[in-house]
Amino acid sequence: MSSNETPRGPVDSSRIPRYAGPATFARLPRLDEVGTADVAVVGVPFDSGVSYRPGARFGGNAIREASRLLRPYNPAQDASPFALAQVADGGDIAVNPFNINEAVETVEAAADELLGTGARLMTLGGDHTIALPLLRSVAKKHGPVALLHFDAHLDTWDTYFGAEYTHGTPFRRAVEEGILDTEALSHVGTRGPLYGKQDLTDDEKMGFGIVTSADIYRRGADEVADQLRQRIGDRPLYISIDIDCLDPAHAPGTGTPEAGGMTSRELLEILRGLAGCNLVSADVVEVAPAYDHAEITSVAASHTAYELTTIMSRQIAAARKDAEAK
Ligand SMILES: N=C(N)NCCCC(=O)O
Ligand SMILES: [Zn+2]
Ligand SMILES: [Zn+2]
Repeated sequence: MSSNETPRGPVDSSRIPRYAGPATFARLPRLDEVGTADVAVVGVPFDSGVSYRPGARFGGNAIREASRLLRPYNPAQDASPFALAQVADGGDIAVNPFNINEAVETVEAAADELLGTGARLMTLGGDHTIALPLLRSVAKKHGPVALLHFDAHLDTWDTYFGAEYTHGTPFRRAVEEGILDTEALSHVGTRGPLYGKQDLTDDEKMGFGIVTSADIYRRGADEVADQLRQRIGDRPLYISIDIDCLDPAHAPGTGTPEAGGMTSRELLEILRGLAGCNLVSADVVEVAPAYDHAEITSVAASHTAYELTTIMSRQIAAARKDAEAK
């Protein structure tokens, strides 16, 4: 059962300074303070799957710290996400940093448990490896899901050094496992050098469409969002956001930066244009704070998670209203 309690919402920043106390996402209550939530925000401190700079294990907490400045009303979506639904911070999923297979299993089991309570998941931090167990868990509940994958990279490569579970391979594994709805898969923000042209051929065979970073620049966020929304329809949707979808100027704190990316404004606008989609869970990954400056990356990531949470809360509230009317 998801939460029927009145949403608790964030700590009042006019009474308790927003920089005081331990950080939860957006200063929301902890999950153990409210029992159950409609949206559970969880961190995954894991970066053993990276191919270049490490550090995304610290991403979740950096995003929480940067999220202290978020405010309760989201004018861009005309909604107060934390009043429409119970959103709470479920803390971190503690995973084994020395055994990737075990870490993947732990994330899946923890996600099963949270989704089993009726919550949707807003996952923060970690490297992109964790999208695979999160998608497995979501697909157990909803069947194969539509996927919007915001990233500079395809992440549909096969193996690295023989390893199947890495941050460059989660979506190939997910396609192989049949947990994605291959009618509605898109990469958004793709750019940068590849290993060969075959990378694109393989990716297309798996069913992915690509909206490159240059497409977004040329066509604009609204048109791109419209196109994506049409492709998704009312399918259950998972959004996975690798913060390196942003240009390094907008997100320097990440492990595999690529020049020529979208701005944080473009990303936020595309997400706002996806309001109304049946967003069942989402992640924001690859925030590596050691390479960040002045919290540029974690601020962008916190606003990204805020827009995603707003989409979920609005939908939860609308579904509740529909159910009451019946
Ligand atoms: N940042 C993510 N998720 N993947 C990048 C993999 C790029 C590479 O090692 O070639
Ligand atoms: Zn990436
Ligand atoms: Zn990625």
